Amino acid sequence: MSHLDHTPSTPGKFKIDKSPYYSRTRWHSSVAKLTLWSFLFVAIIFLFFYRSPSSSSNNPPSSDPSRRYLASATWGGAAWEKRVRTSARIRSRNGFSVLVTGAAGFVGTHVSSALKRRGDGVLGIDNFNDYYDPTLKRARQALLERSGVLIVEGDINDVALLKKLFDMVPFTHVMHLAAQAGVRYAMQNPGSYVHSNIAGFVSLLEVCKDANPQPAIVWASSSSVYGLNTKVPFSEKDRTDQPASLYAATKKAGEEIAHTYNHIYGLSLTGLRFFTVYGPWGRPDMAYFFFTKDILKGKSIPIFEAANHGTVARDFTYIDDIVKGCLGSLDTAQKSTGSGGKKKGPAQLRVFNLGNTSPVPVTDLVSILERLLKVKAKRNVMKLPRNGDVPYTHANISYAQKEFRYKPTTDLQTGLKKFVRWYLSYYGDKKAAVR
Ligand SMILES: O=C(O)[C@H]1O[C@H](OP(=O)(O)OP(=O)(O)OC[C@H]2O[C@@H](n3ccc(=O)[nH]c3=O)[C@H](O)[C@@H]2O)[C@H](O)[C@@H](O)[C@@H]1O
Repeated sequence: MSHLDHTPSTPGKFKIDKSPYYSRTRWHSSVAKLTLWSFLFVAIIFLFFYRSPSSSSNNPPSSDPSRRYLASATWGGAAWEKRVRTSARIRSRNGFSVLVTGAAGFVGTHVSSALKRRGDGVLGIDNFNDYYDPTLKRARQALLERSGVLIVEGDINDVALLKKLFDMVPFTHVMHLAAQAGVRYAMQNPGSYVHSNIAGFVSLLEVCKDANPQPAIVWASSSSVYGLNTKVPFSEKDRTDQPASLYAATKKAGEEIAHTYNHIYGLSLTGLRFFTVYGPWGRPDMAYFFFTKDILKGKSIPIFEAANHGTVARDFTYIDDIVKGCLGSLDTAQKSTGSGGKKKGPAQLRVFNLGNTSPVPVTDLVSILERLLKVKAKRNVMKLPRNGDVPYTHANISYAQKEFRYKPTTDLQTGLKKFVRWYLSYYGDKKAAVR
């Protein structure tokens, strides 16, 4: 047996003299094994990405640690299509067919349910990420399912899925509420804000502009776009070029992106600047929610104060008032003017403040919770950290008032009472509520 017999065809990469025990048989079997394993590896990767039409893009890019989806969702098939169509079917005269993104979210659930109640067709989409407890999102999903609203599990970055939905249903409107929310979390996980609030919004608009008919779009911006603005109350005409957090910056970017798609493609777009929305089925990352939990637990709560012991206050807005604002916006949204990616004429472009118009100091919010819960809070007053928070918000709502008679009717005391009642019933009892 010559040395050459053991030498592979790419000399220099395999040095036989360093492997004296290497026999021809072992070499051949290793090559065979290597080929087999390589084939299996490629096959597994292939299966992973192409197993279902959605799985390729439902899952986040691995470079984005933010998106912690619990399962790779699947969609498609005759039964699934039937459920989609049934959910989106209009049941009232002149009703809409609305795609609600972020339907398992706080505002998304309430808006979907209100639309369904009045006879509109509603289809939800949500990626059920675990930014906060996904069991709460699943409970909201179950609630909606009981009223006939299906939530498709998927990400708004999944263009193939969105296209499929538009192929099946000629949506008249999109209520776009899917977003990475939260002001302070943006410092921990900036990528998730870019992923959902910018890339996701663009994916959605790309599909909407190609749709025929193009839907009218109403979407959630934020009061945070006013950033360091000091002129109060905040009016839509005030400057919004000084965001104090990346969250605010991505919402502001959304407003500019909306302008572009309106300008180029004739999409009808309405942005809603929500002011600190609260209520039953709310978001556990928000202060009123985790203050309730921590007060019941006997844990101290951090209460921020502005410079020189200044008051930090919010124009807290009750969820039912926000729902009225969302429906008013949908009802007054004009049709998009383009079709199949081509603009045919100028289209509507609006931005509304949806607030309560009566800011309340955070210390008063805590006092109301103490009375409702009948527990004294352990207050830990501290300087407002430099984490994106602004000291004060106050909405001027005259534009929404003029356009669709927007008029909030729930004060903080009344709204928190409803929240606490829900909180205690949802978590069973006080003991379960603090776990
Ligand atoms: O209005 C909005 O657009 C925004 O409202 C809320 O943001 P924020 O007003 O900061 O609501 P919370 O996080 O619930 O904070 C409420 C108040 O409690 C204060 N706070 C918060 C957390 C804390 O530990 N202590 C504390 O005093 C905050 O400074 C703020 O004044 C939402 O979280 C955002 O998603 C939304 O876009």
